[in-house]
Amino acid sequence: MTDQAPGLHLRGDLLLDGDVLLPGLALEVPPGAWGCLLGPSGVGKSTIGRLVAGLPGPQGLRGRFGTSDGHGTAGRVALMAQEGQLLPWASVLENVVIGARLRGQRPERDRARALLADLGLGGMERRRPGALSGGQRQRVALARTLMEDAPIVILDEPFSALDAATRLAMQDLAARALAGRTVLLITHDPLEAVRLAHHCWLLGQGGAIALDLPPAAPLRAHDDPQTLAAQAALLTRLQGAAAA
Ligand SMILES: Nc1ncnc2c1ncn2[C@@H]1O[C@H](COP(=O)(O)OP(=O)(O)OP(=O)(O)O)[C@@H](O)[C@H]1O
Repeated sequence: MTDQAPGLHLRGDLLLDGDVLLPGLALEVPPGAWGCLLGPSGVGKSTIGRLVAGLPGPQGLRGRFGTSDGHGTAGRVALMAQEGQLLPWASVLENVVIGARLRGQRPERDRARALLADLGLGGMERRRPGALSGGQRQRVALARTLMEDAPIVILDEPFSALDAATRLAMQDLAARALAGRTVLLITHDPLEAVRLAHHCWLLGQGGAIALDLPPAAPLRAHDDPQTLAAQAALLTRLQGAAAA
């Protein structure tokens, strides 16, 4: 990483096409921590991700958004979007190094190969995305995001297509690979949130509610009694949010 990871703060009303989508947000992710967003489908999680990533679109903020070092986010964010957005005509390897190619830099293909091997995709470098399973495509998108070596990383449902065991393994790998980065994780999986997050918010019509997490620091063991209790409590909160 070429840059110290700054913290993120976002306060105010999230707008979509000028209308309030989520009022009164108060999100703060300290430097090097993982902040996690949970909430019902369509509530606005990806919209926040796109806002933080600085993408063009209908999203906006009536309030303040910035970094703890005051340098802003431009050029410092890597986003793994929900759809993965792989180039269908490019090989797995070329998809992973596309960021460097687009910037006119020399692609680090050996590093990309090593990353793909770590993600269980060794031997698939020459395949096209269309010849991969959904879970394999998701891991290619994760490899591409990790290749960016950005201080701020947004992961939008990064492991949703994976089987339970692979999901745990990829959470472990992501926690290791992104140590020291400031990460915004969007997920529907309460166990994932409890394992990985330092701070967690439940988004709903009324805004963002901060959720309790076990006192032990992440990465938390999936079978730790405190992890399991927090997962169950979170699930109950999500049930309540869905019924509201
Ligand atoms: N490009 C867009 N133009 C207009 N509205 C949009 C656009 N993208 C998303 N929306 C709307 O914004 C709202 C929030 O969408 P968003 O994708 O942020 O939800 P989400 O919480 O991430 O949902 P999910 O869990 O299903 O991914 C939804 O009502 C959606 O229809």
